[in-house]
Amino acid sequence: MTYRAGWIHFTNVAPILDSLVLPAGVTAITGVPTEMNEALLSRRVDIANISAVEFIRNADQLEALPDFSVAVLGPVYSVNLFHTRPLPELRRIALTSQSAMSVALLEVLLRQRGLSPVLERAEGTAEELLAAGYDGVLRIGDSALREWYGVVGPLTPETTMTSLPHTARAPSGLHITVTDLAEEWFTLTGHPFTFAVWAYHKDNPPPPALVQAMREARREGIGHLAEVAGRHAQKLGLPERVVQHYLWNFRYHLEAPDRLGLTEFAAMAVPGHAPLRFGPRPGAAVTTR
Ligand SMILES: C=C(O[C@@H]1C=C(C(=O)O)C=C[C@H]1O)C(=O)O
Repeated sequence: MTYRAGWIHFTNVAPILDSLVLPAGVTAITGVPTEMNEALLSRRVDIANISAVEFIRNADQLEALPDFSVAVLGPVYSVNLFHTRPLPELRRIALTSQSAMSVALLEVLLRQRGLSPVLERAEGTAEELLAAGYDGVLRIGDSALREWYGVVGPLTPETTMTSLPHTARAPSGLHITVTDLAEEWFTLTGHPFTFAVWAYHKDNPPPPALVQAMREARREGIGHLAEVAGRHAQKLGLPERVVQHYLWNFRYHLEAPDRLGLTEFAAMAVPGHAPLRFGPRPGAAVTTR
């Protein structure tokens, strides 16, 4: 029988997916987070890297691989609230329909500050939506990374990703502030933020050969990060330095601090959720080439 995988194929997963050789009997489709969340929950796929909040909401049915995550400690650069007034004055925020996780994170962060702007789904670039009358726009993934750089870039020999400003005059003439939600989470909690986990239904775990292939692909990707970044910088139309820093910054192993961030977020966003369950840890055996 075929085992079906569903991959969110944003650049941040390239260090795992680019070198992945699917074992015999495994097929894969790709899509944006909300599509993969739905595909897993409706069992159109058997495993997917999904928005961590959907894993939490469906913890009674799902289990996650114990050592795979898309997480960061501090800024992520691609989960951004673009806004034209200070956060406490925001009245209407446009949300992306691609994301479940960033919406849940934004809701937690707004609640912590006692803010309750209107949140509504709307498509378009941040600049288009801000020009159309929204005072905040939430965007994720590759386009959010590009739009962030379009507002606060360019990098010069004297600057680094972390020294770029948060507010700048965009090409449209609007003064835009970019609030990085993972950085806000870090300020609030001091923990990493875990955006995605690799989840499957408890009764249908992945074949060990697939998990082994994923671990090998990740080792290959992280071991050749400059090459991965170089390829994707071209596709994204961004400087290699930007994509290298962006990828190097991710935490892909769901380590103890990433789980702590995940459980802390779960308690805030989905009170009363079922216990989070993870598959067996990889054995001590290390493969060498
Ligand atoms: C950091 C990101 O993580 C992704 C964001 C997700 C979401 O917002 O639902 C889901 C999976 C992650 O891989 C990003 O794509 O910018």
